[in-house]
Amino acid sequence: MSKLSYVGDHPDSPWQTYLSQVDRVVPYLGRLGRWAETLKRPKRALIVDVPIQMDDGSVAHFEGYRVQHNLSRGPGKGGVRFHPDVTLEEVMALSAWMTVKCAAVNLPYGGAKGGIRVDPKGLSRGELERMTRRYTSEIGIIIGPQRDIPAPDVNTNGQIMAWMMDTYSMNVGATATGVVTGKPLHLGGSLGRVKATGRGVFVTGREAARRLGLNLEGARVAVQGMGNVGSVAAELFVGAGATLVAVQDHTGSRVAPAGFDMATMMDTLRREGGVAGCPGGEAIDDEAFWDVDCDILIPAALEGQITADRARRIKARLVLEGANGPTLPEADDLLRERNVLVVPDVICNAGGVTVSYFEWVQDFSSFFWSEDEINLRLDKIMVDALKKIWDTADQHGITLRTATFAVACERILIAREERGLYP
Ligand SMILES: NC(=O)C1=CN([C@@H]2O[C@H](COP(=O)(O)OP(=O)(O)OC[C@H]3O[C@@H](n4cnc5c(N)ncnc54)[C@H](OP(=O)(O)O)[C@@H]3O)[C@@H](O)[C@H]2O)C=CC1
Ligand SMILES: O=C(O)CCC(=O)C(=O)O
Repeated sequence: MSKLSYVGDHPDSPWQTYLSQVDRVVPYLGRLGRWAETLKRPKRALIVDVPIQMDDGSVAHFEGYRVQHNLSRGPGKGGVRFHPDVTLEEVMALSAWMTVKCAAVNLPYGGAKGGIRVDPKGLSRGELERMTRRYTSEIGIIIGPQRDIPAPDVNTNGQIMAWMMDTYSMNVGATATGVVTGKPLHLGGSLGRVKATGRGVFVTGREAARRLGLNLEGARVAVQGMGNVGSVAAELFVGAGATLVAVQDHTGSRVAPAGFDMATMMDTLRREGGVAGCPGGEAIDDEAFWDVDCDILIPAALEGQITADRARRIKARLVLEGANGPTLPEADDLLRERNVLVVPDVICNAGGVTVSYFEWVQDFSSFFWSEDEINLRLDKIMVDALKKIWDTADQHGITLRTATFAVACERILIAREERGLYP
């Protein structure tokens, strides 16, 4: 098939990484392989101009995107990222991983993702709100509770979701809580959503560690990206007896072979917005983070962090992909050769979208569940999904990543085939 005219050729781009992951699963799709091309192109990609008035009276323009990769199994689902490096191609890859992720845990969703190319840390609260509202209004032509449901991702949170829900609701003339998930509790949010992605990372990590014979008690954990996903996963591992021995974010990298005190770490993050000033341990070069002695490594920042060079140096036995797309394909192969087990993003970080699904269901029924109920259901969905993926990996002698794609793509392409082509 011809290459899409609007994508580049950079071999390490998230979209090329995704395409190579699809190529690897095709041999395991049997007759459904004839539909594989449908996975290699987004269904719909919207680019919007987001002009806002800045506090100083000037007008600034930001580039925004919403991509719906595949809607065969249901409405689009996926977060919104505010980051200066966001591109259409990155959002395409993130939306495609959402398609695979939702199918991997068998949620009735397709995959979507959105983003604005902006450094939100440079905006005032008023500017952030105006930008969020204008973006929501612009993508309002394709989102909706039955069409495509955004949620938080990097640099977005419950407040941003509240503004998105309000803007969409004002535009359609009715309160539509189901248009976004990850909302504050008073606006139809769900208990457990804030911690759900990190919790899912912990649950899949716990199961993988058990199968590896790796005791969590005393296991050494290193985390890149102490944001929503990374910090919650770290807290849960420490709660299970593990030791947090290394952390990294934009403010720096620190190691503490005897372990960081988790309460102090969380307090530092709240007060200073980064790990650099955390007492205990010592600062190291950012690159030295990848050489740290640890048992479990959790990349929970951005794509493309585990390069071939870093894959050769990683000491962990287990890599838990909290982030989307953190490992490049060549690095994936090297980790496999080195017997490092990778639990891939498309199952490892699926806890967030799973509880988003619970939130969406609760909004429609206006009946809200207890946190225990949510965590129990999340645990069961993640454990059952991982078991099916593990069995598939064992059956074919393939990685957990290719096995997750095999399980998910079969579901997606059966739906595709059964719906048929229109007209
Ligand atoms: N939120 C969710 O529910 C879900 C998120 N994910 C994925 O998890 C990852 C993290 O998301 P989330 O925790 O929500 O985002 P946050 O914005 O809460 O946190 C991101 C973290 O990554 C750090 N970071 C960013 N760039 C770098 C870098 N180049 N090197 C080191 N650290 C970096 C940030 O540090 P700093 O603040 O210093 O920039 C911050 O600590 C993303 O890949 C996201 O797509 C996946 C599933 C669901
Ligand atoms: O909660 C959601 O709907 C999506 C979360 C997300 O963006 C992701 O899993 O990458």
